[in-house]
Amino acid sequence: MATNLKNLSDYNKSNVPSAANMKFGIVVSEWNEEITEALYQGAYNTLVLNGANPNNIIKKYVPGSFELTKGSKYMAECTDVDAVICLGCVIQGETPHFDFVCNGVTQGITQLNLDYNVPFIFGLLTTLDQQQALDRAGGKHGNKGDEAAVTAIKMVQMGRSLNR
Ligand SMILES: Nc1c(NC[C@H](O)[C@H](O)[C@H](O)CO)[nH]c(=O)[nH]c1=O
Ligand SMILES: CC(=O)[C@@H](O)COP(=O)(O)O
Repeated sequence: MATNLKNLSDYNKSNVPSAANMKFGIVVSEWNEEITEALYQGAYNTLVLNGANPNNIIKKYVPGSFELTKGSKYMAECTDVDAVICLGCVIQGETPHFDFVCNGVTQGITQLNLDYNVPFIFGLLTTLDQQQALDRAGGKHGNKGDEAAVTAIKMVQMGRSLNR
C-alpha cells in the first residue's frame, strides 16, 4: 500500500507490546540532517510512548546513509541492544548515485538481518525530492521514524516469543 494511502504514524497501540524491558540502538545518518533528526525524534518519542526507558536508547551518528550498514553492525557488536533502528534520507540528485546508495544500504541492512540475531529496522527514506522527504518525516504522510520504532518493538517481542 502506498504511503499516501497509509499514514506512517498510524498504528494500533493495543497491538504494540510494552518496550519497558527492551534496549534500542538508533543509528542516524547526518546527510539531510533536518529530515533525519525529525525521523530520530519520531522514533525516540514512539519508543518512550510505548514504555521504553530513555536510558535504554543509544543514539549514534554516521556521515551518510551508505554508512548505516557499518554503523549498525558496530552498534550490534559493541552493545547489548535488542534492536537497531537505521535512519537515513536519500534524495535523488542529477546522477545515478541515488540508486547505488539506496541499493547498497538496502542490501547491507538486509544482510545484517541475516547475519545477526537482533533485528535491524530499515528506516530509510528514498525520495525524489526534499518535499517528499519532509512529508514522511513528520509531515502529511506521518513520520517514518514512528513506523520504525513500532516495527522494532514488535520484532523484539516476536524474537522473544520464539526464545531466539
Ligand atoms: N546523497 C546522499 C548521500 N550521499 C552520501 C553517501 O551516503 C555516503 O556517505 C558517501 O557516498 C560516502 O560513502 N547520503 C545520504 O544519506 N543521503 C543523500 O541524499
Ligand atoms: C543520493 C546522492 O548521492 C545524490 O543526492 C547526489 O546528488 P548528485 O546525483 O546530483 O551528485
